[in-house]
Amino acid sequence: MGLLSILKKDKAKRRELRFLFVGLDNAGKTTIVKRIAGEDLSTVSPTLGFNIHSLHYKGVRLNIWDVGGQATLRPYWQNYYERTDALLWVVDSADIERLRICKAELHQLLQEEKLAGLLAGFDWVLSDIQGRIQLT
Ligand SMILES: Nc1nc2c(ncn2[C@@H]2O[C@H](COP(=O)(O)OP(=O)(O)OP(=O)(O)O)[C@@H](O)[C@H]2O)c(=O)[nH]1
Ligand SMILES: [Mg+2]
Repeated sequence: MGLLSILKKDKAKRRELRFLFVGLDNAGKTTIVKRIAGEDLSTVSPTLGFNIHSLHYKGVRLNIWDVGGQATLRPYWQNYYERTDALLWVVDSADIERLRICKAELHQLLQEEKLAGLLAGFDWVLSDIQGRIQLT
């Protein structure tokens, strides 16, 4: 069952859902969100604050929040947790050197009380690159 189906079942009367994309800088968050929104991918650049995309899918208005992942911006992630229905943690599977940092940041995020009971998803990107982490 897809994330949206689970959320729709859980919040049957809701017509509006808020998704939050987080993860380290350069992970591919903006690329994924722009692809979902059908936007041009040639203009992707590091996110210095946040971008919001609103789109309709199967009768639901999806508000997708894409926040910057640079180290200086990570302390601000907590400002986006409230009223979020689903959190998507994006991992660059070719960035093996920063996997430890990625794990530490994810652990810290999962301690957040504001995220208790929230649905979380993971997305591994840059899977087209050689030397990436292999998922079995
Ligand atoms: N080869 C390859 N490159 C990708 C893929 N996804 C994203 N990129 C590239 O990776 C770089 C970073 O992508 P972004 O989408 O800006 O990453 P981000 O997570 O939004 O980064 P911040 O905004 O800094 O947090 C860009 O140059 C993208 O073109 C992918 O699946 N494969
Ligand atoms: Mg970005």
